[in-house]
Amino acid sequence: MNALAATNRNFKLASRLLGLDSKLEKSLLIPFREIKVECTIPKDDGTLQSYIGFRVQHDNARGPMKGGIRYHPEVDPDEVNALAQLMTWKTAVANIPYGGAKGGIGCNPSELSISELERLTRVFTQKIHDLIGTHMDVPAPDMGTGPQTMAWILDEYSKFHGYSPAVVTGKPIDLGGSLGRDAATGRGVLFATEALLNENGKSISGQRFVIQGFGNVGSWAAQLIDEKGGKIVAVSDITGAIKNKKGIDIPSLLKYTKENKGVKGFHGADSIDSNSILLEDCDVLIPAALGGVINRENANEIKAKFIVEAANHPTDPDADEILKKKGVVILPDIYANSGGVTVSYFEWVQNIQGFMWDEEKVNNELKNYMTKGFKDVKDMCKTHECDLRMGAFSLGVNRVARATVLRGWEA
Ligand SMILES: NC(=O)C1=CN([C@@H]2O[C@H](COP(=O)(O)OP(=O)(O)OC[C@H]3O[C@@H](n4cnc5c(N)ncnc54)[C@H](O)[C@@H]3O)[C@@H](O)[C@H]2O)C=CC1
Ligand SMILES: O=C(O)CCC(=O)C(=O)O
Repeated sequence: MNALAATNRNFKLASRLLGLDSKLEKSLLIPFREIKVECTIPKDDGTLQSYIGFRVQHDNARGPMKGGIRYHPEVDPDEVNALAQLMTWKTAVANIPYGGAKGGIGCNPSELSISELERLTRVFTQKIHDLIGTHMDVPAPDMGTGPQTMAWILDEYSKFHGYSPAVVTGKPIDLGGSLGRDAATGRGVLFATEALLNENGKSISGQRFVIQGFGNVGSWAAQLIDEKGGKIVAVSDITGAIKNKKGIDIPSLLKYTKENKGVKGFHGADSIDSNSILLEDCDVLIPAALGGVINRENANEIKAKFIVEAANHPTDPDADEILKKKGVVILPDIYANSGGVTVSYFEWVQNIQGFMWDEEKVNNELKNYMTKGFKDVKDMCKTHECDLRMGAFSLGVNRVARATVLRGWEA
Protein backbone atom coordinates (compact mmCIF):
# COMPACT_ATOMS: atom_id res chain seq x y z
CA MET A 1 0.00 0.00 0.00
CA ASN A 2 1.46 3.39 -0.87
CA ALA A 3 2.31 5.81 1.93
CA LEU A 4 -0.61 8.16 1.28
CA ALA A 5 -3.21 5.37 1.06
CA ALA A 6 -1.86 3.91 4.31
CA THR A 7 -1.90 7.27 6.13
CA ASN A 8 -5.40 8.11 4.84
CA ARG A 9 -6.60 4.71 6.02
CA ASN A 10 -5.30 5.26 9.55
CA PHE A 11 -6.79 8.76 9.63
CA LYS A 12 -10.20 7.46 8.51
CA LEU A 13 -10.18 4.70 11.14
CA ALA A 14 -9.44 7.30 13.80
CA SER A 15 -12.09 9.65 12.43
CA ARG A 16 -14.69 6.84 12.67
CA LEU A 17 -13.59 6.07 16.26
CA LEU A 18 -14.13 9.74 17.10
CA GLY A 19 -17.40 9.94 15.17
CA LEU A 20 -16.26 12.98 13.18
CA ASP A 21 -18.69 14.67 10.83
CA SER A 22 -18.03 13.36 7.29
CA LYS A 23 -17.54 16.86 5.81
CA LEU A 24 -15.05 17.76 8.54
CA GLU A 25 -13.29 14.43 7.89
CA LYS A 26 -12.99 15.26 4.20
CA SER A 27 -11.74 18.77 4.90
CA LEU A 28 -9.08 17.53 7.36
CA LEU A 29 -7.71 15.16 4.73
CA ILE A 30 -7.28 17.74 1.96
CA PRO A 31 -3.91 19.53 2.20
CA PHE A 32 -3.97 23.29 2.80
CA ARG A 33 -1.49 23.81 -0.08
CA GLU A 34 0.72 21.63 -2.30
CA ILE A 35 3.79 23.23 -3.84
CA LYS A 36 5.82 21.70 -6.68
CA VAL A 37 8.76 23.63 -8.11
CA GLU A 38 11.39 23.09 -10.74
CA CYS A 39 14.93 23.60 -9.43
CA THR A 40 17.65 23.84 -12.07
CA ILE A 41 21.28 24.24 -11.00
CA PRO A 42 24.63 24.26 -12.76
CA LYS A 43 26.57 21.14 -11.73
CA ASP A 44 30.29 21.49 -10.89
CA ASP A 45 31.17 20.42 -14.47
CA GLY A 46 29.12 23.32 -15.90
CA THR A 47 26.19 21.23 -17.20
CA LEU A 48 22.66 22.07 -16.08
CA GLN A 49 20.57 19.62 -14.06
CA SER A 50 16.90 19.92 -13.10
CA TYR A 51 15.27 18.56 -9.95
CA ILE A 52 11.71 18.69 -8.61
CA GLY A 53 11.13 20.16 -5.17
CA PHE A 54 7.97 19.69 -3.12
CA ARG A 55 6.47 21.31 -0.04
CA VAL A 56 3.09 20.06 1.11
CA GLN A 57 1.45 22.19 3.78
CA HIS A 58 -1.19 19.94 5.24
CA ASP A 59 -2.94 21.84 8.02
CA ASN A 60 -2.54 24.98 10.12
CA ALA A 61 -5.51 24.86 12.49
CA ARG A 62 -3.27 24.64 15.59
CA GLY A 63 -0.44 26.93 14.45
CA PRO A 64 2.26 27.44 11.82
CA MET A 65 2.91 24.37 9.68
CA LYS A 66 5.99 22.40 10.65
CA GLY A 67 8.01 19.56 9.20
CA GLY A 68 11.25 18.42 7.69
CA ILE A 69 12.76 18.60 4.22
CA ARG A 70 14.01 15.34 2.75
CA TYR A 71 16.60 14.85 -0.01
CA HIS A 72 16.19 11.33 -1.40
CA PRO A 73 15.84 9.73 -4.86
CA GLU A 74 12.43 8.26 -3.92
CA VAL A 75 10.80 11.55 -2.88
CA ASP A 76 7.45 11.75 -4.70
CA PRO A 77 4.23 13.80 -4.27
CA ASP A 78 2.24 11.01 -2.55
CA GLU A 79 4.98 10.29 -0.06
CA VAL A 80 5.46 14.00 0.79
CA ASN A 81 1.69 14.33 1.16
CA ALA A 82 1.58 11.41 3.57
CA LEU A 83 4.54 12.74 5.56
CA ALA A 84 2.93 16.21 5.77
CA GLN A 85 -0.31 14.73 7.05
CA LEU A 86 1.60 12.66 9.62
CA MET A 87 3.23 15.90 10.84
CA THR A 88 -0.23 17.40 11.50
CA TRP A 89 -1.20 14.49 13.77
CA LYS A 90 2.30 14.31 15.30
CA THR A 91 2.44 17.95 16.42
CA ALA A 92 -1.05 17.52 17.88
CA VAL A 93 -0.05 14.31 19.73
CA ALA A 94 2.98 16.17 21.14
CA ASN A 95 0.61 19.04 21.99
CA ILE A 96 2.87 21.71 20.51
CA PRO A 97 1.27 24.72 18.77
CA TYR A 98 1.88 23.73 15.17
CA GLY A 99 0.22 22.24 12.13
CA GLY A 100 1.94 19.90 9.69
CA ALA A 101 4.01 20.15 6.52
CA LYS A 102 6.79 18.25 4.77
CA GLY A 103 9.07 18.93 1.84
CA GLY A 104 11.57 17.19 -0.28
CA ILE A 105 13.68 17.18 -3.41
CA GLY A 106 13.99 14.10 -5.61
CA CYS A 107 17.77 13.79 -5.68
CA ASN A 108 20.55 11.58 -4.41
CA PRO A 109 22.49 13.79 -1.98
CA SER A 110 25.41 11.33 -1.86
CA GLU A 111 25.99 11.95 -5.58
CA LEU A 112 26.06 15.77 -5.23
CA SER A 113 29.04 17.82 -4.09
CA ILE A 114 28.66 20.25 -1.17
CA SER A 115 28.53 23.22 -3.53
CA GLU A 116 25.90 21.50 -5.72
CA LEU A 117 23.80 20.79 -2.60
CA GLU A 118 24.16 24.42 -1.56
CA ARG A 119 23.04 25.69 -5.00
CA LEU A 120 20.09 23.27 -5.04
CA THR A 121 18.99 24.30 -1.53
CA ARG A 122 19.26 28.00 -2.38
CA VAL A 123 17.24 27.61 -5.64
CA PHE A 124 14.56 25.62 -3.77
CA THR A 125 14.42 28.36 -1.10
CA GLN A 126 14.12 31.08 -3.78
CA LYS A 127 11.12 29.22 -5.22
CA ILE A 128 9.26 28.78 -1.91
CA HIS A 129 10.41 31.75 0.21
CA ASP A 130 7.05 33.54 -0.02
CA LEU A 131 5.22 30.47 1.26
CA ILE A 132 7.32 29.68 4.33
CA GLY A 133 7.99 31.87 7.38
CA THR A 134 8.29 31.98 11.18
CA HIS A 135 4.49 32.11 11.60
CA MET A 136 3.50 30.31 8.40
CA ASP A 137 5.61 27.22 7.76
CA VAL A 138 8.88 26.31 9.49
CA PRO A 139 11.07 23.63 7.79
CA ALA A 140 13.59 21.38 9.57
CA PRO A 141 15.96 18.52 8.64
CA ASP A 142 14.82 15.04 7.62
CA MET A 143 16.53 12.24 5.68
CA GLY A 144 19.45 13.47 3.60
CA THR A 145 19.43 16.99 5.08
CA GLY A 146 20.92 18.45 8.26
CA PRO A 147 22.00 21.64 10.07
CA GLN A 148 24.05 22.90 7.09
CA THR A 149 20.99 22.61 4.81
CA MET A 150 19.01 24.67 7.34
CA ALA A 151 21.81 27.27 7.46
CA TRP A 152 21.59 27.74 3.65
CA ILE A 153 17.78 28.06 3.81
CA LEU A 154 18.06 30.61 6.64
CA ASP A 155 20.62 32.63 4.67
CA GLU A 156 18.67 32.58 1.39
CA TYR A 157 15.34 33.32 3.08
CA SER A 158 16.91 36.21 5.03
CA LYS A 159 18.00 37.87 1.73
CA PHE A 160 14.30 38.34 0.92
CA HIS A 161 12.80 38.90 4.37
CA GLY A 162 15.59 40.16 6.66
CA TYR A 163 17.40 38.06 9.24
CA SER A 164 14.94 35.38 10.37
CA PRO A 165 16.47 32.65 12.53
CA ALA A 166 13.08 31.14 13.46
CA VAL A 167 12.20 30.36 9.82
CA VAL A 168 13.93 26.99 10.17
CA THR A 169 14.84 24.70 13.08
CA GLY A 170 17.59 22.12 13.36
CA LYS A 171 20.08 24.90 12.57
CA PRO A 172 23.73 24.91 13.61
CA ILE A 173 24.10 26.18 17.21
CA ASP A 174 26.11 29.20 15.95
CA LEU A 175 23.06 30.38 13.99
CA GLY A 176 20.53 29.99 16.80
CA GLY A 177 20.08 26.24 16.76
CA SER A 178 19.02 24.63 20.02
CA LEU A 179 21.34 22.60 22.19
CA GLY A 180 19.99 19.06 22.13
CA ARG A 181 18.17 19.27 18.75
CA ASP A 182 20.71 17.05 16.98
CA ALA A 183 20.08 14.20 19.46
CA ALA A 184 16.40 15.02 20.06
CA THR A 185 14.65 12.48 17.84
CA GLY A 186 16.90 9.67 19.10
CA ARG A 187 16.51 10.86 22.70
CA GLY A 188 12.73 11.01 22.23
CA VAL A 189 12.87 7.43 20.91
CA LEU A 190 14.75 6.46 24.09
CA PHE A 191 12.13 8.11 26.34
CA ALA A 192 9.28 6.56 24.33
CA THR A 193 10.88 3.10 24.49
CA GLU A 194 11.45 3.46 28.23
CA ALA A 195 7.80 4.40 28.75
CA LEU A 196 6.62 1.40 26.71
CA LEU A 197 8.97 -1.10 28.37
CA ASN A 198 8.23 0.19 31.89
CA GLU A 199 4.53 -0.24 31.23
CA ASN A 200 5.29 -3.86 30.35
CA GLY A 201 7.37 -4.43 33.49
CA LYS A 202 10.71 -4.16 31.66
CA SER A 203 13.54 -1.66 31.29
CA ILE A 204 16.04 -0.77 28.54
CA SER A 205 18.79 -2.62 30.37
CA GLY A 206 18.77 -6.29 29.45
CA GLN A 207 16.67 -5.91 26.28
CA ARG A 208 18.10 -6.77 22.84
CA PHE A 209 17.63 -4.13 20.13
CA VAL A 210 17.88 -4.14 16.33
CA ILE A 211 18.11 -0.78 14.54
CA GLN A 212 17.56 -0.19 10.82
CA GLY A 213 19.20 3.09 9.77
CA PHE A 214 22.27 4.63 11.39
CA GLY A 215 21.86 8.28 10.43
CA ASN A 216 20.80 11.09 12.74
CA VAL A 217 17.93 9.22 14.39
CA GLY A 218 19.28 5.66 14.39
CA SER A 219 22.79 6.51 15.60
CA TRP A 220 21.56 8.76 18.45
CA ALA A 221 18.99 6.18 19.50
CA ALA A 222 21.72 3.51 19.47
CA GLN A 223 24.11 5.64 21.52
CA LEU A 224 21.53 6.56 24.16
CA ILE A 225 20.08 3.04 24.42
CA ASP A 226 23.62 1.64 24.74
CA GLU A 227 24.36 4.14 27.54
CA LYS A 228 21.26 2.87 29.39
CA GLY A 229 22.43 -0.75 29.22
CA GLY A 230 20.42 -1.93 26.20
CA LYS A 231 22.19 -4.51 24.03
CA ILE A 232 22.21 -3.59 20.33
CA VAL A 233 22.60 -6.85 18.44
CA ALA A 234 22.20 -5.72 14.81
CA VAL A 235 22.35 -2.46 12.87
CA SER A 236 22.04 -1.56 9.19
CA ASP A 237 22.35 1.43 6.89
CA ILE A 238 22.47 1.99 3.14
CA THR A 239 25.97 0.41 2.97
CA GLY A 240 25.02 -2.91 4.63
CA ALA A 241 24.01 -4.69 7.82
CA ILE A 242 25.99 -6.09 10.77
CA LYS A 243 25.21 -8.38 13.69
CA ASN A 244 26.83 -9.39 16.97
CA LYS A 245 24.73 -11.54 19.34
CA LYS A 246 26.87 -10.42 22.30
CA GLY A 247 26.10 -6.77 21.57
CA ILE A 248 27.77 -4.31 19.19
CA ASP A 249 30.33 -1.90 20.68
CA ILE A 250 28.37 1.28 19.82
CA PRO A 251 31.06 3.90 20.68
CA SER A 252 33.48 2.05 18.33
CA LEU A 253 30.80 1.78 15.64
CA LEU A 254 30.06 5.53 15.90
CA LYS A 255 33.76 6.26 15.41
CA TYR A 256 33.96 3.75 12.53
CA THR A 257 30.91 5.14 10.68
CA LYS A 258 32.28 8.70 10.92
CA GLU A 259 35.52 7.60 9.28
CA ASN A 260 34.04 5.11 6.79
CA LYS A 261 30.65 6.69 5.96
CA GLY A 262 28.70 3.55 6.86
CA VAL A 263 28.52 0.38 8.96
CA LYS A 264 29.85 -1.91 6.20
CA GLY A 265 33.18 -3.52 7.10
CA PHE A 266 32.98 -2.85 10.88
CA HIS A 267 35.24 -5.45 12.50
CA GLY A 268 33.35 -5.94 15.75
CA ALA A 269 30.39 -7.69 14.10
CA ASP A 270 29.49 -10.12 11.29
CA SER A 271 28.14 -8.85 8.02
CA ILE A 272 24.56 -10.03 7.27
CA ASP A 273 22.07 -9.61 4.43
CA SER A 274 20.54 -6.09 4.65
CA ASN A 275 17.11 -7.50 3.77
CA SER A 276 17.11 -9.72 6.86
CA ILE A 277 17.80 -6.96 9.43
CA LEU A 278 14.13 -6.56 10.36
CA LEU A 279 13.79 -10.31 10.90
CA GLU A 280 16.69 -10.64 13.34
CA ASP A 281 15.96 -12.13 16.76
CA CYS A 282 15.54 -9.30 19.31
CA ASP A 283 13.16 -7.84 21.89
CA VAL A 284 12.80 -4.36 20.38
CA LEU A 285 12.99 -3.52 16.68
CA ILE A 286 13.62 0.13 15.79
CA PRO A 287 13.14 1.00 12.12
CA ALA A 288 14.95 4.35 11.68
CA ALA A 289 15.28 4.72 7.91
CA LEU A 290 12.65 4.46 5.18
CA GLY A 291 8.86 4.10 5.13
CA GLY A 292 6.93 0.95 4.22
CA VAL A 293 9.73 -1.44 5.18
CA ILE A 294 7.48 -3.59 7.40
CA ASN A 295 4.79 -4.98 5.14
CA ARG A 296 2.78 -8.08 4.36
CA GLU A 297 5.86 -9.72 2.76
CA ASN A 298 7.90 -9.79 5.97
CA ALA A 299 5.54 -9.10 8.92
CA ASN A 300 4.97 -12.77 9.70
CA GLU A 301 8.69 -13.37 10.06
CA ILE A 302 9.37 -10.54 12.50
CA LYS A 303 10.64 -11.89 15.83
CA ALA A 304 10.66 -8.70 17.93
CA LYS A 305 8.08 -8.33 20.70
CA PHE A 306 8.04 -4.53 20.42
CA ILE A 307 8.46 -2.22 17.43
CA VAL A 308 9.32 1.42 18.12
CA GLU A 309 8.75 3.46 14.95
CA ALA A 310 11.62 5.95 14.81
CA ALA A 311 11.14 6.31 11.04
CA ASN A 312 7.97 7.77 9.56
CA HIS A 313 5.36 5.21 8.45
CA PRO A 314 7.72 2.19 8.51
CA THR A 315 4.77 -0.21 9.00
CA ASP A 316 2.00 -0.50 6.45
CA PRO A 317 -1.60 -1.33 7.52
CA ASP A 318 -1.43 -4.95 6.26
CA ALA A 319 1.60 -5.53 8.48
CA ASP A 320 -0.17 -3.79 11.38
CA GLU A 321 -2.93 -6.40 11.22
CA ILE A 322 -0.52 -9.35 10.96
CA LEU A 323 1.64 -8.09 13.83
CA LYS A 324 -1.35 -7.41 16.04
CA LYS A 325 -2.43 -11.04 15.63
CA LYS A 326 1.09 -12.15 16.56
CA GLY A 327 0.93 -10.05 19.75
CA VAL A 328 3.66 -7.61 18.67
CA VAL A 329 3.23 -4.19 20.30
CA ILE A 330 3.90 -1.23 17.97
CA LEU A 331 4.68 2.25 19.29
CA PRO A 332 3.61 4.45 16.36
CA ASP A 333 5.73 7.04 14.57
CA ILE A 334 3.52 10.04 15.35
CA TYR A 335 4.34 9.56 19.02
CA ALA A 336 7.65 7.61 19.00
CA ASN A 337 9.64 10.03 16.81
CA SER A 338 8.01 13.24 18.03
CA GLY A 339 11.10 14.19 20.07
CA GLY A 340 12.63 15.89 17.02
CA VAL A 341 9.76 18.25 16.30
CA THR A 342 9.29 18.87 20.04
CA VAL A 343 12.84 20.19 20.40
CA SER A 344 12.35 22.06 17.10
CA TYR A 345 9.50 23.79 18.92
CA PHE A 346 11.86 24.63 21.82
CA GLU A 347 14.34 26.03 19.27
CA TRP A 348 11.67 28.22 17.65
CA VAL A 349 10.56 29.47 21.10
CA GLN A 350 14.19 30.29 22.02
CA ASN A 351 14.67 32.18 18.70
CA ILE A 352 11.49 34.19 19.19
CA GLN A 353 12.41 34.98 22.83
CA GLY A 354 16.04 35.66 21.91
CA PHE A 355 17.07 33.55 24.90
CA MET A 356 19.07 30.32 24.82
CA TRP A 357 18.25 27.36 27.09
CA ASP A 358 20.95 25.08 28.47
CA GLU A 359 20.98 21.47 27.27
CA GLU A 360 19.73 20.08 30.57
CA LYS A 361 16.59 22.21 30.35
CA VAL A 362 15.99 21.08 26.74
CA ASN A 363 16.38 17.39 27.65
CA ASN A 364 14.25 17.68 30.81
CA GLU A 365 11.46 19.46 28.93
CA LEU A 366 11.66 16.83 26.17
CA LYS A 367 11.26 14.08 28.77
CA ASN A 368 8.20 15.88 30.21
CA TYR A 369 6.58 16.11 26.76
CA MET A 370 7.34 12.47 25.86
CA THR A 371 6.04 11.21 29.22
CA LYS A 372 2.84 13.27 28.91
CA GLY A 373 2.43 12.15 25.28
CA PHE A 374 2.60 8.48 26.28
CA LYS A 375 -0.01 8.99 29.00
CA ASP A 376 -2.33 10.89 26.62
CA VAL A 377 -2.03 8.15 23.99
CA LYS A 378 -2.72 5.42 26.56
CA ASP A 379 -5.78 7.33 27.82
CA MET A 380 -7.18 7.39 24.27
CA CYS A 381 -6.46 3.64 23.95
CA LYS A 382 -8.54 3.10 27.09
CA THR A 383 -11.38 5.38 25.97
CA HIS A 384 -11.66 3.84 22.51
CA GLU A 385 -10.46 0.32 23.34
CA CYS A 386 -7.87 0.47 20.59
CA ASP A 387 -4.19 -0.20 19.94
CA LEU A 388 -1.43 2.38 20.35
CA ARG A 389 -1.55 3.49 16.69
CA MET A 390 -5.25 4.27 16.88
CA GLY A 391 -4.74 5.79 20.34
CA ALA A 392 -2.18 8.20 18.87
CA PHE A 393 -4.16 8.92 15.69
CA SER A 394 -7.41 9.55 17.57
CA LEU A 395 -5.56 11.83 20.03
CA GLY A 396 -3.97 13.88 17.24
CA VAL A 397 -7.01 13.98 14.95
CA ASN A 398 -9.30 14.96 17.85
CA ARG A 399 -7.07 17.90 18.85
CA VAL A 400 -6.89 19.16 15.25
CA ALA A 401 -10.64 18.68 14.72
CA ARG A 402 -11.40 20.65 17.91
CA ALA A 403 -9.15 23.52 16.84
CA THR A 404 -10.71 23.51 13.36
CA VAL A 405 -14.24 23.69 14.76
CA LEU A 406 -13.28 26.44 17.25
CA ARG A 407 -11.86 28.53 14.41
CA GLY A 408 -15.22 28.57 12.70
CA TRP A 409 -15.96 25.33 10.94
CA GLU A 410 -19.62 24.88 10.10
CA ALA A 411 -20.88 21.59 8.70
N1 LIG B 1 15.86 13.84 11.64
C1 LIG B 1 14.79 13.98 12.42
O1 LIG B 1 14.77 14.81 13.34
C2 LIG B 1 13.61 13.09 12.23
C3 LIG B 1 13.62 12.02 11.37
N2 LIG B 1 12.56 11.16 11.32
C4 LIG B 1 12.55 10.02 10.43
O2 LIG B 1 13.60 9.13 10.81
C5 LIG B 1 14.07 8.43 9.63
C6 LIG B 1 15.57 8.64 9.52
O3 LIG B 1 15.83 10.03 9.39
P1 LIG B 1 17.28 10.65 9.67
O4 LIG B 1 18.00 9.79 10.64
O5 LIG B 1 17.08 12.08 9.94
O6 LIG B 1 17.94 10.51 8.25
P2 LIG B 1 19.50 10.41 7.88
O7 LIG B 1 19.60 10.80 6.47
O8 LIG B 1 20.33 11.09 8.89
O9 LIG B 1 19.78 8.83 8.02
C7 LIG B 1 19.10 7.88 7.27
C8 LIG B 1 19.73 6.54 7.54
O10 LIG B 1 18.98 5.53 6.84
C9 LIG B 1 19.90 4.74 6.10
N3 LIG B 1 19.21 4.14 4.96
C10 LIG B 1 18.79 4.73 3.83
N4 LIG B 1 18.25 3.82 3.01
C11 LIG B 1 18.33 2.63 3.66
C12 LIG B 1 17.97 1.32 3.34
N5 LIG B 1 17.39 1.04 2.17
N6 LIG B 1 18.21 0.33 4.25
C13 LIG B 1 18.81 0.61 5.43
N7 LIG B 1 19.17 1.85 5.79
C14 LIG B 1 18.95 2.83 4.91
C15 LIG B 1 21.01 5.69 5.70
O11 LIG B 1 22.19 4.98 5.33
C16 LIG B 1 21.17 6.43 7.02
O12 LIG B 1 21.93 5.67 7.93
C17 LIG B 1 13.24 8.99 8.47
O13 LIG B 1 12.12 8.15 8.28
C18 LIG B 1 12.79 10.35 8.97
O14 LIG B 1 11.64 10.81 8.33
C19 LIG B 1 11.46 11.34 12.12
C20 LIG B 1 11.40 12.39 13.00
C21 LIG B 1 12.42 13.39 13.06
O1 LIG C 1 11.74 19.09 13.53
C1 LIG C 1 10.82 19.27 12.75
O2 LIG C 1 10.26 20.33 12.60
C2 LIG C 1 10.26 18.16 11.87
C3 LIG C 1 10.86 16.82 12.05
C4 LIG C 1 10.22 15.90 11.07
O3 LIG C 1 10.28 16.12 9.88
C5 LIG C 1 9.50 14.74 11.54
O4 LIG C 1 9.17 14.67 12.72
O5 LIG C 1 9.21 13.85 10.72
